[in-house]
Amino acid sequence: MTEQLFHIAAVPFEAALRVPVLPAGHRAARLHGHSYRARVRAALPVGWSPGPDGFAGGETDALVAALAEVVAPLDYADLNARLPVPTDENLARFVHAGLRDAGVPGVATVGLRSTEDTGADLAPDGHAHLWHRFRFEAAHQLPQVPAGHPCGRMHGHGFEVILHLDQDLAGGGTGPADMGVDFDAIAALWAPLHAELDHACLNDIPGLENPTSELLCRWLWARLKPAVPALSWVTVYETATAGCHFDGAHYRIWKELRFESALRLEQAPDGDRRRRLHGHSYLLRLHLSAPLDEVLGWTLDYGDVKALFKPVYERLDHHRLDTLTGPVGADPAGLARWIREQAAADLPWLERIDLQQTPGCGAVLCWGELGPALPA
Ligand SMILES: Nc1nc2c(c(=O)[nH]1)N=C([C@H](O)[C@H](O)COP(=O)(O)OP(=O)(O)OP(=O)(O)O)CN2
Repeated sequence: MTEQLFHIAAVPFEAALRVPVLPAGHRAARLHGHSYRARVRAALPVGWSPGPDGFAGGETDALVAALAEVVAPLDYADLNARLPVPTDENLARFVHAGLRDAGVPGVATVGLRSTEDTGADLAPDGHAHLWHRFRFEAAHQLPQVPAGHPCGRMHGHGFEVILHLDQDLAGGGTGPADMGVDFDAIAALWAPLHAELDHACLNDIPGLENPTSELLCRWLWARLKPAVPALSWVTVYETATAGCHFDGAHYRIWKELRFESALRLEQAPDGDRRRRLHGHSYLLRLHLSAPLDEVLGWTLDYGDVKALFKPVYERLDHHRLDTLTGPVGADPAGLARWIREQAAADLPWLERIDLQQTPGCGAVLCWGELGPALPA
């Protein structure tokens, strides 16, 4: 598959609202507030900027600036004064229209997150990806791992699950729908599963005798999909840094790593702070796709992914990135390409790299299926 590069940006805002289309008595019909986060994923031409100061490598910051400008009128505002029905879906449309008016090219999705655990991402064709995150605390042990593997011992996790729903909200001539499935309806679907999984030992649950992330995703999919045709992915975070997505056919896992590094962007215009030596706390998410090993119950061991990536990681962490990649490659897109090249031989299952230089802002390099976005 051909390589796709997206720049990503995320900007927070605080706002008050009422959602008048909800049934009488619904708590969100009352005046309330959220700490929102808007995000955008865009395939930008090299050097794109909303102003005259664009340069190769400055695209992520340019996208952040454009998004911040669009979102500014929503910050500390009464959203109903701007939008009669300020659902996440309509706010995402508002941001989408603002980015279009600002001339941001290549916008692929615009996302709006009203809480830590709920949000909507919209594609330009009106397709909505709604997501809701849940948590449960459980014990497990992986009975098939090789002797001595730590996951063979009884241990536990604060698991997180994201249910993703894909809905066509374009309206087919009747005008776009204000909202997709109510997040409360998704929570109601989750409630019986939570009762079964929370404070349990997963190995004792029929069907979860080998409770890897992959098999837990598959188990959840089988339980939910018949009742929820719009379900598009189930995501399980086994730890804060690793997890799996399943769409009924394909398993995709990811492993996150953080590194602390310095850089200088020499190609930035005179006087630009990015010409100075500076640094970031990076978040790197490696996405891999491989068939399920039916005996082990996983695709690839998260621990193996980390170990195989270690030689590349050691060249990134606590180093100066522009001396590693060359000055033009030290921006998020250049770094993601460098990482792809360096990791290809040892991690042939790698198919997407997310690299964030600040929370939610950076680049996504993808040469397989894009898969669902994780909360920014
Ligand atoms: N593909 C899978 N790999 C692994 C699974 C799994 O379900 N699917 N499970 C485990 C273990 O249960 C383990 O607890 C979690 O793995 P890992 O990310 O290696 O754990 P750490 O948090 O200790 O990782 P660090 O990044 O080193 O802190 C193993 N693999």
